Amino acid sequence: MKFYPAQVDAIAEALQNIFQNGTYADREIARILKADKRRGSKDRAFIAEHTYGVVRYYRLYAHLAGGEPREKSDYWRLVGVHLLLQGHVLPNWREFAGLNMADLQEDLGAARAERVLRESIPDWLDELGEQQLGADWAPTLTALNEQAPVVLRANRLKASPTEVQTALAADGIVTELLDADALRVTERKNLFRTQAFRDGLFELQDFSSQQAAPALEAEPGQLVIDACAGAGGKTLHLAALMENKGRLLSLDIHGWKLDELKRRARRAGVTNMEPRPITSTKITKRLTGKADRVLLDVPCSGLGVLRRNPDAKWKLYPDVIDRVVAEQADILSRYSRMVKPGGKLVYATCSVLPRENEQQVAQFLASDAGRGWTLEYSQSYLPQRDGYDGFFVSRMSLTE
Ligand SMILES: C[S@@+](CC[C@H](N)C(=O)[O-])C[C@H]1O[C@@H](n2cnc3c(N)ncnc32)[C@H](O)[C@@H]1O
Repeated sequence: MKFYPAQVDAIAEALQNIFQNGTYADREIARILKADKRRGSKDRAFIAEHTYGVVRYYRLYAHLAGGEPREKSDYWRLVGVHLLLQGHVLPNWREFAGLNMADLQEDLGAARAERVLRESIPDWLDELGEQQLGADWAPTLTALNEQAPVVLRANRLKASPTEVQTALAADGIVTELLDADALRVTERKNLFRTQAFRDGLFELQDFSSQQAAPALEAEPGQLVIDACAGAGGKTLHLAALMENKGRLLSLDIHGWKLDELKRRARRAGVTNMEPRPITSTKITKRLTGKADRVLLDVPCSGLGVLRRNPDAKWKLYPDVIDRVVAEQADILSRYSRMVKPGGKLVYATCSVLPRENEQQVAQFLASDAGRGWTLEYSQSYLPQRDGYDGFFVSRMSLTE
């Protein structure tokens, strides 16, 4: 394979910004790609793939390259290590001087014997994972370093899964039907450029994440609240399950996320959704005892979706997890009050930590706020066992 200095330089620049300026990998890659519009699709894919590749194994590569990178030239060397370990032959460039597979092999065996290096994870996070998940942690960690499958959700407001399959086949995109409305794409292609996407026939949504909205058992005609709606992945699914009938209130503390949701809802043909930014506690207090169903897709550590956002492991700290756990408990206790007697609540996260999942729900049920609530269903998803993102869904009902 032929490499170009401009490609490696773009990756090194992205990495330096991610690791030294704290930018998010997805935004940084988008910025770099936007900065030079002359790049072709192969070039763009190369930059994105290999930036993520280095982010995923940053600790291992920094160890093999001889230490934490500081200058842009050090990030070039991380890219060099990555390309060598991917089986490529490095071009004879000054920036890669001294990097060769024979030398890497010498250190690789010892490095791979240590899980924190092999899987590239901060020590504290490895300890926390082990303490929380026991024997499940090691295979979870390995699976979280693999490339995520691409899964779609057919938008039933516009098309059945087989109709989506046919529409995508016309664009040369092959899919296989999974369960319910889910389809898996068998070969990576740019789905956003397809007519089927522009027409709102499907959304990109991981299979695990597709379990949250159906778990709520929302029915057409009900008042349903998606209280942490964000850009609306679950709202769009709920609207489809409600067949656009009834009221669907989508709340979030960040109004700009709801703006994105409005755009997506228009494309998806959703007509029963009302976005409502949470500008004060009055917004949720006014809804006390009103909703048939409430979905709490709460903010979380994101440890279940490291395959998609590998930089999260470098941006998390113990106090960030403590803060997020406290926020989840607060959201559960306050927002559960919006459910009316006889109604239901789903609590979901994209984390694999019991602290954010089962333990959080158990604490809620044992608290004053949890009086009258019964746990109906609880399921955690692990990537190595279930094949998709790490995720957690639980449903509770309130007595009449
Ligand atoms: C996991 S994300 C939601 C993803 C979204 N449900 C989806 O499917 O695309 C959690 C969301 O909770 C929002 N959030 C954080 N604190 C909140 C709070 N106190 N009340 C409501 N939303 C909150 C965040 O802005 C974020 O959009």
